[in-house]
Order: sequence, then C-alpha cells, then structure tokens
Amino acid sequence: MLSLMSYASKYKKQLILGPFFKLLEAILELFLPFYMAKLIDQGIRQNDLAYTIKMGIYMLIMSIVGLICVMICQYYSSIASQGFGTELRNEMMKKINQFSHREIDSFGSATLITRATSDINQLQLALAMLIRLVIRAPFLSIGSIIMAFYIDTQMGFIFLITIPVFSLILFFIMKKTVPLYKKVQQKIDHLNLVVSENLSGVRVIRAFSKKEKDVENFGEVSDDLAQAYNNVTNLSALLSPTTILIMNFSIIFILYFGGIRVNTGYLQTGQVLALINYMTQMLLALIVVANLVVIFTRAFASANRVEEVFQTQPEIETTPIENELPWNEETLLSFQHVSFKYTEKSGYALEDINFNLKKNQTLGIIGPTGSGKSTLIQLIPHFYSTNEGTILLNNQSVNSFKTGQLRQHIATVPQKSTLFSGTIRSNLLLGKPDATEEECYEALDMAQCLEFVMSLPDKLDSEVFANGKNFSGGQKQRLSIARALIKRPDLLIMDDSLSALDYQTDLLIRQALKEKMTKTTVIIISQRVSSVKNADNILVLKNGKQVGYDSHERLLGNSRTYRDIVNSQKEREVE
Ligand SMILES: Nc1ncnc2c1ncn2[C@@H]1O[C@H](COP(=O)(O)OP(=O)(O)OP(=O)(O)O)[C@@H](O)[C@H]1O
Repeated sequence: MLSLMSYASKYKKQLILGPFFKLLEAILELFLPFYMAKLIDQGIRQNDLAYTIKMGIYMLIMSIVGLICVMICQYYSSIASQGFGTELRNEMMKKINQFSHREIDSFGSATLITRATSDINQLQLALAMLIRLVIRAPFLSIGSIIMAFYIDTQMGFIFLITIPVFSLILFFIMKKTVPLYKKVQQKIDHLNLVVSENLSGVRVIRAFSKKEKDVENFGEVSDDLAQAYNNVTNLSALLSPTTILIMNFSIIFILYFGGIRVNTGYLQTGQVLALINYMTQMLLALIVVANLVVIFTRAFASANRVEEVFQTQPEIETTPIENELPWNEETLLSFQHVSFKYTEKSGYALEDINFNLKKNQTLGIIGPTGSGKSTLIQLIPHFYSTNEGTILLNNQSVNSFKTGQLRQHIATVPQKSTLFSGTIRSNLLLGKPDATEEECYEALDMAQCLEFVMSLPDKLDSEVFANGKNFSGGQKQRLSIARALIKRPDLLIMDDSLSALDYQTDLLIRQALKEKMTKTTVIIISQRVSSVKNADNILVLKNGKQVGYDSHERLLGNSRTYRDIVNSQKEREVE
C-alpha cells in the first residue's frame, strides 16, 4: 500500500493541510462541552446572564470556525483523493498497455476492469478518510478521556473501563468481516466477467434464444454478490447497536455515580452533562475508528490487487536498439527455429518454424483450423515472446526493438475486425494520424470500400458505433483493411481478413496491393487457396508444425497437406 502512496505525492499540501484543519476542528469540538458546563454551572445556575451570553457566543464562534475548518478539510481531501485516483488509474492503464498478450491473458480482462475501477475507488476513499478522520477520530477519543479526567478523576475511570469492552467487541466483529470483504471483491470480479461476456455476446445469446438462461445466470452471480455483501454488512451492522448499548450503559453509570458526586458536592450538574457529552463523543469517535479499520482493510485488499498489476514485469521489456539498421536488408523477416507455447503447461502452439521472407514479396500462410497461423503472426509485432528460436525483422531481433518502434513498421488486419466509436475518418487516422484526405480516399479505394463510403451522407465523417455495430461484417473488414493500408507499413499482415469478403473483392484487394503497395511486404493468412496461391511462397502449417514452405506449384508436388487442402477446395475456386 505504501508504494502506491507515491502516486499521492503531488498532493503533499492537501495531505498536510487537510488533517491540520480537521485537527483544529476536533480541538474546538473537544472544548465545546467544557464551555457548555461553564455556561450551565456558572451562567444559568447562578443567574448570570452576561456570563451565559458570553459563553454562548464563545460556543457559537467555536462552532462556526469549526465548520469552516471542516469545509477546508473536505475541499483538500476531495482534491487529493480524486487526483490520487486519477493518477493511479492513468498509471494502471499505461502499465496494462505495456503488458504482452500473455500477461493480459493471465490476469483476464474482467479483473483488470475491477482493479482499475472498484479497487482504485476503494483506495481513493481510503485516502479521503485518511485526510478527514485518521487524526480526528483518535484525537477525539483520547481527548475526551483526558477532558473527563480533568473534570473528575474518579469519573474518568468509567471512560477507561468502557474502552476495552468496546475494543473486544470491535475485535471480534473485525475478525469475521475482514476476510468477507476480500471475498466481496472477488465476487465483483466474477460479476464483471459475466456482464462483459453477456454484453459482447448479446447477439449470439439472442440468436440461440438463451435470454432467459442468460438472465438466470446473471441473477445467480448477482445474488451471490448480494449474499456476500449481506453476510459482511449484517456483521458490520452489529457495530452501531452494540456501541449505542455500551454508550447507554456508560451514560447510566455516569448519571448514577455523577449524581452521587453531585450530592456530595464534588461535581456540578453542568460537569455531569459535559461528561455525558464526552462519553458520546468518545464512543462516536471509536465507531469512526472501527469504520476506518473496515475501510483500510478493504483498501489493503484492493491495494494488493492494484500492486499486483504494477509489480508485474512485462515479459516484453526490451533493451531498445540505439541505431536501427537502414531498411535496406534484402530479407525483411526471418524465422529461425522458432517454437512457442502459450503457457508453461500447454503444449507447443508452434514448433521449429523456419523461413525467410524477402522484401516486397508476399507470403501466404495456410493450414487447418488451430494449426497456429494466428499465433505465428502475433509473434512478429512481439505481442508474445518466443520460447525458443529467433525472429529477425530487417536483420534485427524483434526482441531488441522497443515495441512502439517495432510496431510502427508493421500493420496488422486482425481476423476479427475491430472498429472504434467515432467516425470513419477517426478510425482511419489510427493507422496514420497525419493522413490527408487524399490518403484516406486512396486507402479506402485499395480496400474496395471507397464507393460504399462515398454513398454515405457524411462520407468520411460518417458515424461509427462502438465495435462498428452499424456496419456489416464485410464493410467492417474493408474499413479495417483500409486502416492498415493507410499506414503504408513495411510489413502488412492480413490474418484471414479477406475471408469475410466475396471472392471478387478478395481478388481486387490483392491486385490493388500488388499494384499500389509496391514497397510493402505482405503476409496473407487464409483458409482459401485462391487467396494465397499467387504469393511468392506459401507456409503450410499443421498442428503447429511447418509441413511445407514453397511456391504453389512446387507445394502441389512436395506437400501432401497442401495438396489435400487444394483438392478439398477445387470446386469452389474461381480462378
Ligand atoms: N490466447 C491463447 N491461449 C492459449 N492457447 C491459445 C491461445 N490462442 C490460441 N491458442 C491455441 O493455440 C493453437 C493455435 O491457435 P491459432 O489461433 O494460432 O490457430 P489458427 O491456425 O489461427 O486457427 P484458425 O484458422 O481457426 O484461426 C490452438 O490449439 C489454440 O487452442
């Protein structure tokens, strides 16, 4: 938790002045009953109106100054806690962005969302409480005891006896609730997971008429969370009535023994009232301390979860190369005995892959489902690190590039096209932020979607909904291709991205690439032989192994797997 406090270091002023003003307010609050006792005993009882008014004015001034102090403290605590939360969230997003796909897979997106929202909110609340109450509550508790002893030593002992009774009850409640709070946070993770899965898969759920099942499933998870909350809040709720019970018993003791001491002349009525006030003040402050313990325990659990993200060393930490080689190597991409597995326990998704791809050539990758095609191309932009072997881009290991530096040379069109909410233009500019209008049109033209974009009323500025929900699968795919082409990368990777298109469009896009992207080396993954047969070389994968690497004609002769794929598709080919 302490390591996270460094993110609050910008708010030193607020962290010092906030508690300072709260302390001032607590001091004033502590003296109020004292003045009230004087007002009663020396003012009202002795019919001294001037003294009564004087004490009344003192009390009023103290209350007003106290109120101002509270407002200043609240202001500082809001600034510091909100700023701290924002800082933490920004840093966490930066950190998550540095993660390789392996780290994101191992955390899971649901828990990363909970950590960036609910856990950081918890820390934000803890900091606000730290500023507002951490000094005030113990100060008021201790101060009340001292004032009680100051008024009457014997009565002060009632205060001393109350504290261990209260602490014992507090200890038992805390012992039960703290582990339950940790469970609650895990249940929120689970709920997030279900909500995000349901929302992203809402169309499939409806298509399979599984709405009721989905609602039922959500209901179960939500009930589970509610149950966990109930368990913990039922226990925590015991705290208030028990404190009030102790408080009332203490007041009875004060009234009983105070009455005796008033009769024997050791105490005055106003002082008994002041003692009751101090008892109330002390116990209320102790309730605050108890709540603080709950808040800080939850914050500790959240801090561990947040720290876990911060302390995860991204697998892909590179020693950046100082001087990149000029991009005139003849071989652009080279796989040398590359093997890869997703987790230590899983088997190899790729095993001993070897090939060289020359600059400006086209490589086709083909193979049955699950043969490792997408895995292979994810290693090139260093989304994952290889377990064995080396991948060279322009004769430099991809591990030695800074990821940003590496990825600026590469554009990938993923298998599942993703568009972001905004406009067509804003989506294209993700590929090249300073692209001109002409470059946008040129990219759209190569991706065979110029005509369709021009037919929209707002053309380039037409709205795109989140995930491109207002476009068809093929339209989304073409826009994603245009976004990659506008970058004019050294290496363009198309991961089965032509398969959502009809054969004619697929052909036209490949022709446009050949004619207009002459300086770009292209990797095309496809299930269709027609999409890869004209490539300079085709890599054939089967069960993560390389079972062929040659031209179409030669593979027909030397690769049985390739021949089988070709034969199975013969009737469907248009070329
Ligand atoms: N994130 C992941 N974590 C663990 N295993 C994975 C992950 N992604 C893929 N795999 C496994 O790696 C193997 C290769 O998958 P990959 O997606 O590379 O196949 P593919 O050839 O692209 O298949 P398709 O043609 O269906 O897209 C599969 O066995 C798959 O289960």
